Amino acid sequence: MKLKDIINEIDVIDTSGDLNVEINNICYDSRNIKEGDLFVCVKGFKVDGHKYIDSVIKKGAKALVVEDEVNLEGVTLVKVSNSRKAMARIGANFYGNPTNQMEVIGITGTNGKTTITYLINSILDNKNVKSGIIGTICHKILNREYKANNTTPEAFELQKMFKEMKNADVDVAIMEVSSHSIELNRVDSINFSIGIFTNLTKDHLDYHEDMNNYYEAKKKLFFMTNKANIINVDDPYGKKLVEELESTHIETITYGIDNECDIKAENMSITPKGASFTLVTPKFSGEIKLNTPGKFSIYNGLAAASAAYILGYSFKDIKEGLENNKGVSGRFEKVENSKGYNVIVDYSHTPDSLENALMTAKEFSKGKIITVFGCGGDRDRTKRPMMGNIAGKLSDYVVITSDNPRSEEPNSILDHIEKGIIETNCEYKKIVDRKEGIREAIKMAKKDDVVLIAGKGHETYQILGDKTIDFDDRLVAKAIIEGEM
Ligand SMILES: CC(=O)N[C@H]1[C@@H](OP(=O)(O)OP(=O)(O)OC[C@H]2O[C@@H](n3ccc(=O)[nH]c3=O)[C@H](O)[C@@H]2O)O[C@H](CO)[C@@H](O)[C@@H]1O[C@H](C)C(=O)N[C@@H](C)C(=O)N[C@H](CCC(=O)O)C(=O)O
Ligand SMILES: Nc1ncnc2c1ncn2[C@@H]1O[C@H](COP(=O)(O)OP(=O)(O)OP(=O)(O)O)[C@@H](O)[C@H]1O
Ligand SMILES: N[C@H](CCC[C@H](N)C(=O)O)C(=O)O
Ligand SMILES: [Mg+2]
Repeated sequence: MKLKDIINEIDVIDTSGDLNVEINNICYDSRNIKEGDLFVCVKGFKVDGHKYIDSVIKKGAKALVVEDEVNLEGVTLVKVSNSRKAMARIGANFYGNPTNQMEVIGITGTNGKTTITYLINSILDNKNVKSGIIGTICHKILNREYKANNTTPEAFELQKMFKEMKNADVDVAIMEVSSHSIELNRVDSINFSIGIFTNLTKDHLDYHEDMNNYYEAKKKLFFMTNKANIINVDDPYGKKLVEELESTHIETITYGIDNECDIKAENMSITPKGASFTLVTPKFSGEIKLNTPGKFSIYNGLAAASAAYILGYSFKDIKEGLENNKGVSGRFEKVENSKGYNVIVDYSHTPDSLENALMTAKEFSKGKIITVFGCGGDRDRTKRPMMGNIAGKLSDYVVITSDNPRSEEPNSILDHIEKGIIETNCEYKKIVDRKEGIREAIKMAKKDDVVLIAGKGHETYQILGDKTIDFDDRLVAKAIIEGEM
């Protein structure tokens, strides 16, 4: 493709060299550059991509997108004010604007995004509608799975994936839209049909600094949609969002349980096995039985049902689709075992989700609640004592352990969490090795107790410094219970 077509509609400050040059591929990482590529220099949080100019030219880059003043012969230069913003348009141009040819549902909010993508996917599968998923667990096109390094990848990866979806005749792409991806322009050139807002609670304040910035980031998605916005009005930020969207011409569909809304749940009943409710919409209503417990599961069911409602599906389609879903990997997932313990692995890694998971466990536990959890390194530190406090208040015993310490000293993360638990009367232990932490919890468990292993859910690794080791809470717990570890 010619460079001039690739850079069509990006904000160009200046160019030099031949814009008719043929470009083989687009790339933003010098480690992946090949002969004939366009290289975009991104000023990152750790390094400045301009640093790699010499190296990419040696490897045969034909053109560069730069923010800095660069004087070079023999390559074409395109100067822009914001490389990340340019990348979004370049990606869409290079891959032929694939999102113009499918419905894209974007889901944002602190908790529930992954779960909702899979619930919508179940509804679509049930109707034999071809769909793709982009999100935390993996990226998926029909039945092909791709490793997810980020929940919402960079624009080039996103657009490439949409192109593959288009080639596979996918009709609906369902994607998690992280606040980082919005702020870092990864999703700028996606043609979203529907936006879903789940909730906004404390997380990622290392990046956004305060809740208002975090909200403002998420809000942008709802000004990028062309069909409808679906919003949880039981969440205070959701309510605020609905007010702010009043001036737009896009349809707003509200959902909830406690407040007046378009799509709601009534007659809720929650058991250890699941949650049932009456789905009430302006067009139809009826009973739905979800296979995961907790009030939060009903919110996720409502969000998915609202998306299907907008897409024109019937009550039967929605009911069958939601009821076919047997749960999402690492989300309140029971570790089946021969000893009869209730061991649950859950991806709660924020104060709100940990509280929800523990409240749900308490609803059906006939015994004690034993919680094992930690907090990620190089992530929001303010949530650590809050999570310690919540775990202490809602558990009978807590093991504070490691959850991807990354570059931080693991013991100091445990100390941060401890600050919040000390204020409660809960008995606890700090065990830095997660496997030993899980062993301690299981050793304490008696019949009818619930052991909640929180924070890592589907993850199959533990990040320690710059090393990543295999670690799957479900396999570790099972092996310990069965005496194999
Ligand atoms: C804060 C953040 O989002 N950082 C992302 C950002 O990294 P960065 O700015 O530090 O990049 P950098 O290392 O400074 O490099 C700058 C540029 O130089 C290039 N480079 C770098 C080294 C080299 O040898 N050659 C080279 O060309 C890089 O490719 C990049 O273009 O750009 C990188 C390249 O795309 C991303 O991988 C990286 O995500 C990191 C891994 C990350 O952890 N992000 C998290 C916080 C994130 O995005 N999370 C959200 C939400 C998660 C959730 O709660 O669900 C997500 O969507 O995943
Ligand atoms: N609607 C909800 N409200 C509050 N908590 C929820 C909700 N749905 C799920 N949770 C809790 O949050 C955890 C994470 O759920 P899920 O993975 O669906 O969220 P997510 O928004 O995709 O998270 P991430 O930002 O890490 O991608 C679950 O394991 C559960 O404990
Ligand atoms: N994808 C999110 C959640 C990670 C969950 C937890 N296991 C951690 O590593 O902090 C993040 O990168 O912030
Ligand atoms: Mg997710």
